[in-house]
Amino acid sequence: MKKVGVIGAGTMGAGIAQVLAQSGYEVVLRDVKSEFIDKGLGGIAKNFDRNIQKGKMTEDEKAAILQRIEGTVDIQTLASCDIIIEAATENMELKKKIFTELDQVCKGDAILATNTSSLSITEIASATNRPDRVIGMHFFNPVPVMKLIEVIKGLTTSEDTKNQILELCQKVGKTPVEVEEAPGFVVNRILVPMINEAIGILADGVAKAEDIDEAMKLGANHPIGPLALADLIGNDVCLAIMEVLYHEFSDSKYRPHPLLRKMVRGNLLGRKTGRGFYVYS
Ligand SMILES: CC(=O)CC(=O)SCCNC(=O)CCNC(=O)[C@H](O)C(C)(C)COP(=O)(O)OP(=O)(O)OC[C@H]1O[C@@H](n2cnc3c(N)ncnc32)[C@H](O)[C@@H]1OP(=O)(O)O
Ligand SMILES: NC(=O)C1=CN([C@@H]2O[C@H](COP(=O)(O)OP(=O)(O)OC[C@H]3O[C@@H](n4cnc5c(N)ncnc54)[C@H](O)[C@@H]3O)[C@@H](O)[C@H]2O)C=CC1
Repeated sequence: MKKVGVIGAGTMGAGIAQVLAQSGYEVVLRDVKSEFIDKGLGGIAKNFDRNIQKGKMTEDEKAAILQRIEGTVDIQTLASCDIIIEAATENMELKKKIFTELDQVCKGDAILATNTSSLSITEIASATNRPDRVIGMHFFNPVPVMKLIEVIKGLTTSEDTKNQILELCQKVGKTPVEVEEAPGFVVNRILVPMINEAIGILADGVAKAEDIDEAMKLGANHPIGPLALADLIGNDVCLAIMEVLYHEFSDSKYRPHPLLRKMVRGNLLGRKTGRGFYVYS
């Protein structure tokens, strides 16, 4: 069985590492500080404890799965991996730097996938000497729950790379949808402007946050409202996606709302910082 590396132990990287390990893969989870890895692994253990309480998992199973995840701050540890999934901060310059490093460290035939929410796969691939083996593998939050993976080919991605990633999607129990490269792909081009609009409605004083969310739950059958969803995704991630849509399309309809910008400046990022549109204990 293939060994998979995950870059970034945040909201998404931890979830991706969890589903890979649960599906039997050996996983190397890399972040820049060991405290970030500990936080990611702690979150996974908490998810398993919930499953144990519900009688869906045993302590032995939890221990066996956690043992398959090796946390590290050393990028060289990824040299033994066959596929690497990058889930670091949504920033093109950072991702290019990471992909250049990965290209140098990883096996020649290893696939380098990115979980980017909106950025160009072709541009990320251009930072490597293996643009045919770079691809988008876009998971959804929370990763253990959400079934979809958008599989995004860049201009240079090979069919073989795509087929190997489609196979990995099936092996981790997810449903892939193939998407051509475009800003925000499919889901985020629809979902994140909707969140941005909800923030505008809040800023205009049309309704309270709770009522905006209640309206969309009861009136559009969404599982959670758009402001609660912004807090789940992270307001920094939402802003980064809106910026990509706005700049790539040069269309004012994608203008990030100033309140979203203000929230990010105030570190009101949502669940991950304990406060966003709502407060979390
Ligand atoms: C930004 C991007 O690039 C792309 C994106 O990801 S966009 C965001 C996409 N995600 C969404 O739209 C999520 C919308 N929200 C939902 O679907 C639901 O609110 C939810 C699944 C998150 C929670 O569901 P809920 O019914 O309100 O809560 P709850 O009953 O506690 O949870 C349902 C199940 O999910 C699990 N779950 C909830 N949150 C979880 C988490 N963070 N991690 C792992 N499991 C979780 C629960 O353990 C529970 O599992 P069981 O059914 O096995 O008991
Ligand atoms: N939050 C969400 O709902 C979703 C996010 N995404 C995408 O996933 C990626 C990660 O997002 P989140 O997990 O939300 O972010 P996050 O902020 O929770 O975690 C990012 C992690 O990357 C780490 N990191 C930064 N530079 C690194 C490097 N050089 N090497 C290793 N780790 C590094 C950070 O320390 C942090 O722990 C982004 O590209 C984002 O757009 C995709 C789907 C959903």
